[in-house]
Amino acid sequence: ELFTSNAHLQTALYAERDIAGLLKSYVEKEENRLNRVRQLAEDYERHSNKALENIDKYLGNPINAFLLIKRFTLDWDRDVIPIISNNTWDAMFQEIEQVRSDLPTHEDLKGAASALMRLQDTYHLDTSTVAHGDLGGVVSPVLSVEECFELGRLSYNEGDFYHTMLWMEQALDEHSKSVKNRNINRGSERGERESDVFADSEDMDWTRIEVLDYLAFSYFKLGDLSQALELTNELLNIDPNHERAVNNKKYFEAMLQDETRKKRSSDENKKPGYQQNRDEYRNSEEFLTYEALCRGEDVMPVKNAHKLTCRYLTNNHPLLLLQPAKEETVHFDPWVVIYHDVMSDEEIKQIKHLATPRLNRATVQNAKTGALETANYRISKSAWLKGEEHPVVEKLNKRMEAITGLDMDTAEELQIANYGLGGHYEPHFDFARKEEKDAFKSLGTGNRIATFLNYMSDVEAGGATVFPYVGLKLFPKKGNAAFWYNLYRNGEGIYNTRHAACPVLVGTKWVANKWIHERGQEFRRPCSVNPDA
Ligand SMILES: O=C(O)CCC(=O)C(=O)O
Ligand SMILES: [Fe+2]
Repeated sequence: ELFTSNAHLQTALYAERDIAGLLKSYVEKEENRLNRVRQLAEDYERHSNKALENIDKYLGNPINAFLLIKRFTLDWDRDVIPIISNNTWDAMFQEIEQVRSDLPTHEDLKGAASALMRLQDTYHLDTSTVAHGDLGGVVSPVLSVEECFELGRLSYNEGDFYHTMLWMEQALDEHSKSVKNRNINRGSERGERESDVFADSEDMDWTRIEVLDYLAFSYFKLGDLSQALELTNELLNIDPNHERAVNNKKYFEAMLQDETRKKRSSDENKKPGYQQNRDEYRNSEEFLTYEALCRGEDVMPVKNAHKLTCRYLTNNHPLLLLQPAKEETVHFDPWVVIYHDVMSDEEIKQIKHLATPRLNRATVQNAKTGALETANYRISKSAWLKGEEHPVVEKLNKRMEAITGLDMDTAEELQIANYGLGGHYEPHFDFARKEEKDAFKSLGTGNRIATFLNYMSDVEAGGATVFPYVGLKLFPKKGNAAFWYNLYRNGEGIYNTRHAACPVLVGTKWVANKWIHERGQEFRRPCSVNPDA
């Protein structure tokens, strides 16, 4: 089971606490046992010392002889074996194994590393800045040489040589610095700890060799042969007999001399079809705009920005007369509004709990992975009574109905998403295109006419909702909601509503999404042949 969200990763924290408890009680049991083993040893020692003082006299007494024999038969089996045979470890190991399913796996590690790489790309994060504990201005742990190396190696295993290069360079830099520091310190320690220092520096050479090996190869893969050769030479300076490096050196030198072969090899290095399409999309204008918006850049002027307004909205609805909705228009075409303070903290707490009923332990039921690194939950009507909404959901439905004037009975069930590490949702339409005729057929309620997106958390950094075609960006604020129509009155899709959820850089993002459908809106939002009406 993969750890797809921060809410889910929480179980790993509980598991870690359990393991700490297990290990401590293990140590306590072992300490008791070892004390008894020590006592036993002392007992034997005392006894034998005494007996050995005068062996003949001791063994000459038949009672002594009898007791000696008893000691190593009856007493041994009954008292000694249980103490010296150690099954405490096995018992503890079994208990730890039971916690295993609550712990992340190597699959998760791969996912976490590639999420970090995505964040680095989207938010233009400098490798050394991240490694030194600055995540876009937010303080994070400093990464050691070994940790940078592992990030490089995980990228390497994914065939991502660009990020391999970045993180191995970082590992190499930090390694050089620590060698320098060590040499300075060594000057003052010379003499006393010579052998220690020697062992350590061998260790350090070994690290450097490994880093150089990966780094040279990723430069080669990236097409920078001279850099690959230079690093290989550096490696050979440390270890002239490194077999792969010796061979690579010959190979790189020959390639550098032969331009035609160099060309051919870059063809050989062509990525498989999927990876290439993926790379092409990541370089597309849409994707680059999406990423720029995520970083908070203004990619194009917002049309009629000076006319954007706020207003209190009652719709003459009893629910809103006492507490009007606070509507802020943030875009005209397409029309996008923010409603302020739609959900209270208490309601948010309850909805999160409904979505993730057994989050605190083991399996999260009905959690399925939708977009990457995101756990999606649907609050089904039977979450409460069969066929009925939970009161807190019902209340929210009524409020959304009062605000939008749209019928919520034909809407989809409330969809909750918890975005975790790098969790995001790439540009998409919420409505079904003409060519996707059957998309919502089974629902029998027509296309998704509108989206009501409730933000259930603040996000420390990242996690905006952005509209790349019109340059609009919305930053989540707990309790606020975004609302827009996906369809014109004539049922045609509004293509400029294409939008995306930016990767979460720091924090956790929770949203509750309500997709409202066409059916039921005939009198609430009458159709028109004029699409602009
Ligand atoms: O989470 C967001 O900001 C947008 C989510 C979204 O677009 C969707 O779930 O369809
Ligand atoms: Fe969406």
